[in-house]
Amino acid sequence: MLSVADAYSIVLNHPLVIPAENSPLSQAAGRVLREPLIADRDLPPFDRVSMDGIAIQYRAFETGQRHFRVAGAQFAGQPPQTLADETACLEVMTGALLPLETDTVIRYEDLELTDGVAQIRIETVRPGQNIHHQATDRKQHDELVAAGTRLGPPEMAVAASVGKVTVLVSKRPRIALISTGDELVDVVDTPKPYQIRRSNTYLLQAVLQSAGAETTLLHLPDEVDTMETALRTLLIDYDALVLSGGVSAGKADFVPAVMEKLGVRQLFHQVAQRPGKPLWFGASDEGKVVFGLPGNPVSTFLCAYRYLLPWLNISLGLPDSQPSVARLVRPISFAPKLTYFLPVRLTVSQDGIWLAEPLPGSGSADYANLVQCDGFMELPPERAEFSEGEAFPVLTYPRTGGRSR
Ligand SMILES: Nc1nc2c(c(=O)[nH]1)N[C@H]1C(S)=C(S)[C@@H](COP(=O)(O)OP(=O)(O)OC[C@H]3O[C@@H](n4cnc5c(N)ncnc54)[C@H](O)[C@@H]3O)O[C@H]1N2
Ligand code: MOO
Ligand SMILES: [Mg+2]
Repeated sequence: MLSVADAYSIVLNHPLVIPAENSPLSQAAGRVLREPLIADRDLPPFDRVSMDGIAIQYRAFETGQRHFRVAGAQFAGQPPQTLADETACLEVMTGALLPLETDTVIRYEDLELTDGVAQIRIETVRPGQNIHHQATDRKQHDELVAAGTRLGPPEMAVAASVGKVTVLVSKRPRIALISTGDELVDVVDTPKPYQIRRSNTYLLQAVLQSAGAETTLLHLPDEVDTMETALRTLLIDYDALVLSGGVSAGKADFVPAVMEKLGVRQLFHQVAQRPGKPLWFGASDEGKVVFGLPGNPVSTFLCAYRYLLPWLNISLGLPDSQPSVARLVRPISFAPKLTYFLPVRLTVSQDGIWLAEPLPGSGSADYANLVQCDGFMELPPERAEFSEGEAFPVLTYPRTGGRSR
């Protein structure tokens, strides 16, 4: 059976080809840049006063002068003033341009200001102090953010500061999230005793939407002709299909057969892993990609995080990311020759080491357990015993609101 690493590399070798589009900056947070952000001016663009106080000529202080007549004030947003009299000073505010003929700023806290005269009350003054000099941070024409970066808070600030009214970003791919199964009813419905409400597509939407996909939630019954007709149209209308359920060995698991009928080439079926062993992956000659995720919710989630999300990120133009590493706080046994993705809760030790507490739950249908966890620890297939203190990769999922203990 295919290893996790081999399945992963097949998935990453079939990215979507996603065009770029211009987005207004105000709507671009979270999108992936397709152009570099270049400094249109030096950063900072002028010698910027960094403390409220007075600006002087250091020479005057050096010769022993401690009393300076206040000749005026330079506020932020004003064009430059000039200190005409070297023995005087100008009051200056944080963010103001440093007045011409001054080179040093003394904070108000280090002064006594009386009757229009500032007396310096400190012994040590460094020439050029409290000034954020032009081009200290970056120079004009420097690349500030590389193409292929997701626009997070710092990148948004950089984009605004260099005057990007619109930014070139990857278009949001259109992905259909399709649950399958006759036992599944809508969230608004009251399930009969032998039915359940469908939850996987909502889980998938939460994974993909924040990553930058445009998602639509759909449902199909376990009926070959209905599935075939609907999926034929969906393959035309969407860039990718993500199905949940119907990929295992049951008499109503029709996804692989229907995909074959529709001409979607199977690239693999089954991976040596738990959960998620029946994972199915395929692509059409037109470049459409299909994920057949196993229906058990923990399997759906694991496969979404381990394969689908990295595939979306690569398609959008992001680099592949590295997993975190944590130490087991308890030994764990797992005998099958499969990569075991163990649900874990993470904490940080006093000396800054990530610690993983195994919370295996009752199996791959126990989605309520995931609420208590922060990620999956990836335990290799060739071993059955894993000791306390051993470190393994952990695939963390974001806990935007935090988790109650
Ligand atoms: N004889 C075998 N049986 C099974 C095998 C196997 O290898 N041989 N694999 C097991 C594994 S592992 C998994 S995982 C499941 C995968 O099953 P399917 O992908 O075929 O999914 P379904 O049969 O449609 O459903 C499985 C399970 O998940 C529930 N489900 C499905 N969709 C949703 C949804 N949208 N929301 C909530 N829950 C959902 C469904 O009700 C079933 O309970 O197969 C094992 N069997
Ligand atoms: O993926 Mo299955 O969930 O291993 O149970
Ligand atoms: Mg099944």
